Amino acid sequence: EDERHEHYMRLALSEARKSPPKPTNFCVGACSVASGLQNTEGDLLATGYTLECEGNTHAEQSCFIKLAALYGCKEEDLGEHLPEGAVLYTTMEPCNKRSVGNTPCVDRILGLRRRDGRQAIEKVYVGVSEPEKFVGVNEGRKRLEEAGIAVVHVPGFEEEILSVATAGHDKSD
Ligand SMILES: Nc1nc(=O)c(N)c(NC[C@H](O)[C@H](O)[C@H](O)COP(=O)(O)O)[nH]1
Ligand SMILES: [Zn+2]
Repeated sequence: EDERHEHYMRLALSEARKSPPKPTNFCVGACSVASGLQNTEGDLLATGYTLECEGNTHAEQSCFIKLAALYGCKEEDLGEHLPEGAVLYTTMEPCNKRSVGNTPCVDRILGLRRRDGRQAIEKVYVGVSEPEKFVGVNEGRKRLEEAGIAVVHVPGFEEEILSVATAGHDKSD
């Protein structure tokens, strides 16, 4: 079980490395996986990294944009198309506050619901909490858990994740 989470967190980290470093955000990687299947690999559905898709996109957001393309639906209807047991791995916990005009990823995740109202993303696996550099304390975890979405920390990658995430920041920051 743990080695599967490590496998996907490592994949998310490899995606984060592709993100162009910037001083105004973090380089993050994410991947969505269908975990309802019995085999150990599960099914990789999509990956994403910060700024991968057009605009000021977050890793999780890029993942959802690519999933919507995969299923030929609008991002807001994605919840009806994701397979049972869909989960999200992200190197940094989903944001709960963004610069003006951008929907936080916690709201994007909460918006993914099945026809019967259940959350389509059942669990979010995170490598690190969000450092308080840009938006102070990230209250997103609580909102996800209140909606019944488990937020699970995958330990062991913190240092690598943070060094990739802050590649665009001045060392003195
Ligand atoms: N989970 C997560 N995935 C990302 O892809 C990403 N870039 C962040 N970063 C969080 C950070 O707080 C915001 O990136 C800055 O606050 C700038 O906010 P904008 O992105 O410009 O809205 N967090
Ligand atoms: Zn975000």
